[in-house]
Amino acid sequence: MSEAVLRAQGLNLARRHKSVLTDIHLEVRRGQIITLIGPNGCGKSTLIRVLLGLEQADSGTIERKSGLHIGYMPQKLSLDQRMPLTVEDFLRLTRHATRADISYWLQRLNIEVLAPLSVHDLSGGEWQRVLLVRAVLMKPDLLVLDEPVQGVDVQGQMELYNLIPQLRDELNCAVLMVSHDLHLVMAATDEVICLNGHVCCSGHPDSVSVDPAYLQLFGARGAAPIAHYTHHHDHQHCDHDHHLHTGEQND
Ligand SMILES: Nc1ncnc2c1ncn2[C@@H]1O[C@H](COP(=O)(O)OP(=O)(O)OP(=O)(O)O)[C@@H](O)[C@H]1O
Repeated sequence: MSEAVLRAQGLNLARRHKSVLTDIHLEVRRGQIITLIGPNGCGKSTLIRVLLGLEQADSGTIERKSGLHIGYMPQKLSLDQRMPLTVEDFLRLTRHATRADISYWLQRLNIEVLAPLSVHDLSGGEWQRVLLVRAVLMKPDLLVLDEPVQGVDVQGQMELYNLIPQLRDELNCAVLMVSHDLHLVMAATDEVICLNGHVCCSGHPDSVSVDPAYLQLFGARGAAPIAHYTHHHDHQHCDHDHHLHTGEQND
């Protein structure tokens, strides 16, 4: 079994007399992709911030691998509008990031054209990708992505989720991410933790998607596999991309 990069036990946190996190146990191992899922306000971002040490839990313990490098893509990062800053300059602020690394990752994420643009002129989806580049530039052991696809169009969402297992392999890291939609992330995750202040259920996405606790939380919408598409490749392509066995869309 691969090494644990992060282990949390018995985390509790209350804000203004309201319990936000209750008895959370969680372990993240190198090579694993874990997705936190749950409705608005269920504590996902708070848990992430506690795990990263940005907020303090009231009780419980967190063990991090010694020398752990974390690449964090926050849900929001607003910059002072008055500060002129290109994408490249912004990425240069990442500790230890070389020009070569920046150029490599901009190309790898297909956004090299954004390098000279002002960070203030980017669309929501472009900004998300820049934040992802910033996170991977940390050469992380643990990549933490808080709603990585928000503001990204549907095609871009699938591309980003397809990219995450590739990044995990290339960086040999663990991935902990937050998502609202289990079906979108099903193919890109090994384990799902369904949160509603406490852990309602957890496990392989296939088992969580039929777990009564998950269905109670997400209702009929959660049960419908809206965007989970498994491609059964039952044809071959020839020179002219003509299907020898038809009946499926192009791929
Ligand atoms: N500083 C604070 N003071 C009071 N309440 C807080 C504070 N921080 C968070 N909360 C509350 O804790 C709960 C969890 O918030 P959190 O942002 O972690 O939820 P989330 O699951 O990430 O939500 P979303 O899906 O909408 O991003 C919310 O009800 C929020 O109002």
